[in-house]
Amino acid sequence: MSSAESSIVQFANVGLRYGTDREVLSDISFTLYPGRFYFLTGASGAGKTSMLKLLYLAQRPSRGMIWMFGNDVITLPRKAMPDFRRRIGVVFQDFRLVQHLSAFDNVALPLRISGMSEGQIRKPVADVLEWVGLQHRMDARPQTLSGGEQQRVAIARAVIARPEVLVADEPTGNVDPEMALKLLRLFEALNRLGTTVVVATHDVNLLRKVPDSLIMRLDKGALSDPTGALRYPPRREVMKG
Ligand SMILES: Nc1ncnc2c1ncn2[C@@H]1O[C@H](COP(=O)(O)OP(=O)(O)OP(=O)(O)O)[C@@H](O)[C@H]1O
Repeated sequence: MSSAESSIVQFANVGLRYGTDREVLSDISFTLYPGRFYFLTGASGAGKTSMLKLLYLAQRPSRGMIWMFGNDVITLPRKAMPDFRRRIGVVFQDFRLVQHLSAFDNVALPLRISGMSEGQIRKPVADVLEWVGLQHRMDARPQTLSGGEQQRVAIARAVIARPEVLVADEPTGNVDPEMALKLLRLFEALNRLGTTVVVATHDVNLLRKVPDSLIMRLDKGALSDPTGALRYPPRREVMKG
C-alpha cells in the first residue's frame, strides 16, 4: 500500500491568507496517518488555529491541495461537506456549548441533527457522559458547570458520532494543570481506540505527557518536524527522543 493510500489527511504546499494580507500559513505539506496522536505546537500567532480550521474544513486554503479520507476536499461539492465534517470531531478552547441546553442535550445534538430517534440517542449519550465522568451532571446547564466539566461535555459532544479524526484547539487552555492532564488522558484513551487525534497547544509541558505523540511545530506560518511526524513511516524511537 502506498503512503498516499494509507494516509488519512494530506496537505501539499498549502498556503492561507486572510483577505489581501500576507500569508499566515505558507507551503504547508504533511501527511497524517490513522491512529496516531499528533500535537500541533507553536507560539501565539504562529497559525495553529488557522491550520486546524483547514483540517476541520471550516476554512479553504488560498493555494495548495488537501486530501482527506482519500478525497480532494478542495474540489469536493458543497453538498458532500456535511458528511465529511461528521467524520471530524472538534473541541474548542472556549467549549462552545449551547447555553440553554443541558449537558445531555448538548451531547445529543449531533445525533439529533443526523436524524437519530430519541430511543436510539439515550444510551450512547449517557454512556459517553459516564465515560467523561459526568453521569451525575447530565441535566446541568453549561453555566452551572466548572471549566473542566464544560470541556468534558464538549469532548463528549465531539466524539459522540465516533469521528475518525478528533481535532482540539488549545483544549486545556482554560483549565488547571490537574484537569489538563485528565483531559489529555481522555484524548489518549480515544486514540487507543483508533481515533486519530490532533491537539493544538502552545504548552510545551503537555507534549511530554504523551510519550508516543508526534509533534508538528509551526513558526510564523511555516511547519517544522521535531519528532519525524511528517516523515513516513514515523519511527517510534524518533518519536520518543
Ligand atoms: N479571521 C482572520 N482574519 C485575519 N487575520 C487572521 C484571522 N484569523 C487569524 N488571523 C491572523 O493569522 C495569524 C495566525 O493566527 P492563528 O489564530 O491561526 O494563530 P495561533 O497559533 O492559533 O495563535 P493563538 O495561539 O494566539 O490562538 C495571526 O497573525 C492572526 O492575526
